[in-house]
Amino acid sequence: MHVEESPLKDCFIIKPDIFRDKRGLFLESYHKKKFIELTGIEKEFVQDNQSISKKGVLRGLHYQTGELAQTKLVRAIYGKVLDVVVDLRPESSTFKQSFKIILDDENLYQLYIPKGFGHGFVTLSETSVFAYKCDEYYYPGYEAGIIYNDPDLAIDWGFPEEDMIISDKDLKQPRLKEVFK
Ligand SMILES: Cc1cn([C@H]2C[C@H](O)[C@@H](COP(=O)(O)OP(=O)(O)O[C@H]3O[C@@H](C)C(=O)[C@@H](O)[C@H]3O)O2)c(=O)[nH]c1=O
Repeated sequence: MHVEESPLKDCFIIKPDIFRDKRGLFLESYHKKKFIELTGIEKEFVQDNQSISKKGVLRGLHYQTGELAQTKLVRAIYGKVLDVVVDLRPESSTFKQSFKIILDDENLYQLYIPKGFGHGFVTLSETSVFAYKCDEYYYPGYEAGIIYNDPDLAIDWGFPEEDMIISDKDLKQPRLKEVFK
């Protein structure tokens, strides 16, 4: 397993050691001690989530506000997604910048997303199974989001917009400039 920096401050990619043989493959998806050694970050992850999405499903861009902000360690365990993060920390040198990466069941990369980032992904394969660890519980009253197609972010989701499947909640998310005035 090794760690690669992303262009966004405090956000990094974890590339696991994958042991392939005639049966399939094996990897350690989380190893607390190695994670701390490699990153210097000691986290207690308290909630594991899993979602299954059809092709074209876009979830995001989401975050939890204030003291209930979540650090996330995300991966696609089946299928392929384009994962997108946006630094929403006004004090950060990469504030308002976005980063995107393919996460799939071939590379099996994980993305470490610090607190204060918006996060979303679109499923590029027929189906995806997406799994992630969070260091804070889900609090519905503290959910927040930014609209996925905000012109100020101009994210190329790599998928035709007319074929996207998006929740009513996510279609009504505000623009970045409405949230950070
Ligand atoms: C996120 C979440 C949702 N739910 C419920 C609320 C709702 O009824 C149902 C679906 O919720 P959502 O539509 O918000 O699910 P989804 O759009 O998949 O939300 C997720 O999107 C990705 C991009 C993230 O980064 C996550 O943190 C999370 O916000 O599941 C929980 O019970 N616990 C949770 O932790």
